[in-house]
Amino acid sequence: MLSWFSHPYPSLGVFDDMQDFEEGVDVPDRSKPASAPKPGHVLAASPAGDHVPRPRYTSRSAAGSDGGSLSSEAPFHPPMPWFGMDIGGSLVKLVYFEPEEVLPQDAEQDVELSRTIHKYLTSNKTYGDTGIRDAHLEMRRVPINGHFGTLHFIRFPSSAMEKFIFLAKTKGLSALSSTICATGGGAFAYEKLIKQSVNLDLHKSDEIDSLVSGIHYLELNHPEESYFFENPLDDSKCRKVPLSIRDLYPYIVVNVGSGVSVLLVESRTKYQRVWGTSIGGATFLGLCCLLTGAKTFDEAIALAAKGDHRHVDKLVRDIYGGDYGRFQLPGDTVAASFGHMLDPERRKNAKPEDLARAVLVTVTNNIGSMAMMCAMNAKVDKVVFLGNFLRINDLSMKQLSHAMDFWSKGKFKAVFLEHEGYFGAVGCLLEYMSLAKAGTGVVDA
Ligand SMILES: Nc1ncnc2c1ncn2[C@@H]1O[C@H](COP(=O)(O)OP(=O)(O)O)[C@@H](O)[C@H]1O
Ligand SMILES: CC(C)(COP(=O)(O)O)[C@@H](O)C(=O)NCCC(=O)O
Repeated sequence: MLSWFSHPYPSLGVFDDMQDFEEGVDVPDRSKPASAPKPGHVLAASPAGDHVPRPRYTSRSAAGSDGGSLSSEAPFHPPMPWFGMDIGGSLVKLVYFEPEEVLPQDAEQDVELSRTIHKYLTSNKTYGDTGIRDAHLEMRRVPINGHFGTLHFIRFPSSAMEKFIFLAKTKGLSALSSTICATGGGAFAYEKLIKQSVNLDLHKSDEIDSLVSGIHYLELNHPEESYFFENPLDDSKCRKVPLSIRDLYPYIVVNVGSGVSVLLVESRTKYQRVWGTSIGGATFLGLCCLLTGAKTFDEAIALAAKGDHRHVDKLVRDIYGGDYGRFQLPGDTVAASFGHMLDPERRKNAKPEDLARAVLVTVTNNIGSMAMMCAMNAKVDKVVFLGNFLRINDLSMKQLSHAMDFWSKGKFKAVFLEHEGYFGAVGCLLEYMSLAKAGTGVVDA
C-alpha cells in the first residue's frame, strides 16, 4: 500500500465462547399450556413433542418495507418479539425492534415472556461471555410497518449458535412464534437443528436481498448512515463527511464479512452479485491467529495498529530504489506482500504487530484492488464498503479511501456505513414484517 499511519484502538472486550447467554433471565414456565386462543384465531397445527399450540396472527394493514410509509389503518401485530437474524460465517447478527406502544398479545404468558425477553435484551450490554449489544448503533423512534420503536443491534459468534438454540429451547422463545426469519449461510446450515430442537420453521431470506433492503431502510431512516473520509491519511486533517447514497445509484457494494461479496446495485430492486473473493475478514483473523498468537478480532486489530508492515512487505522502492516512474508506481507501494519474509534474518526479527499489520494491509489491498476492477468494469464511481471486517477498523477504511482515490485519480469514492455488519439482519427483520403483512401463510394464518 502507499503510506501508513497508526491508530491506537481500545480493546472492546473478548468473547471467545458463548456461555450462559441466558444468565440472569427469569422467564415464565413454558411447559404449561398458554391460555386458550381467542375466538377467530386459527391454531397452528399442533407440533409434535412438548410444544404448546400457538395462535396465528392476521395482518391488518399495509406499509412499505422501508418502514417509512405509515398506514392510517391499525398496524398489524405479527408475533413478537420482532427479530431479524443474519447467521454469517463468523458472527450472528440479531436486530431486535422494540415498539414504543404496548401491543395487545394473545396470551398473558406471551406478554410476560415478551417483556422478560425485552428486559433482558435492553438492560444488558453483554450476554454471557460472547454476546454483545452495540448500544452505540441503537436507533430510536424509527418506523416499521406502522409502529415506531427502537432498533437494537446484537451480535455473537456463529460458533455459539448451538448454545443460542438451546437457550431458545429452554426459555420458551419458540412458544411465542411458529416461524423466525433468518438470512446468511447459517439460515441453511442450522435449519434442521432449529426445527428439531425448538420446532421453529426458519423462513430463509437470501443474504443479498436482505443486505440491499437493509441498506435502503437505514439510508432512509438514519440521516448520517453513510460517509466518506476526507484526507484519509493525514491524521490532523482527516474527517468523516456525511454522504447520503440514497439517490446515488448505481453503486458497487463490497461486503467484507468472512469472505467478500461484490454487488452492483442499480436501483432499490435491481442488483446482482458480480464478484467475490475468499480473502476476507476471516482470512485476516485466521492468519493473525496463526502468525501472532492473537485470539480475537479486537486483539488482532489492536496489534495491527501498533505495527509497521514495511518490515514484512517488500515495497517498490526495495526493488527499484525509488518510484517505478514509467507506470506511476510510488516507491512506498507494496510490490510483494510478505516479500521480506523470504529473508531468514527478517523472518526471525518479525514482530507480531508488524505481521498483524502486514496481514491487514494485504487483505485490505486485495479487497481494494478487486473493488476498483469491479467499479471500472461496471463504469460506476461509488463503492460502498460494509461488513464487520470494518468494525473498529479505521485503518482499513482509510487505506481503502486513499487507494480508491489515488488509483482512480480522484474519480472513485469509497463510502462507508455506520451499521457496518447489520444490514442483512435489518433486511431480514423487514422481511419478517412483510411476510406477516402479506398473509403469505409463512407467519400469518
Ligand atoms: N467480535 C468479532 N469476532 C469475530 N470477527 C469479527 C469480530 N468483529 C469483527 N470481526 C470481523 O468481521 C468478520 C465477519 O464479518 P460479518 O460481516 O459479520 O460476516 P459474516 O456474515 O461472514 O459473519 C470476521 O471475519 C472478522 O474479520
Ligand atoms: C459465501 C459467502 C457469500 C458467505 O458470506 P459471508 O458469511 O462471508 O458474509 C461469502 O463468503 C463469499 O462471497 N465468499 C467468496 C466466494 C467467492 O466468490 O470466491
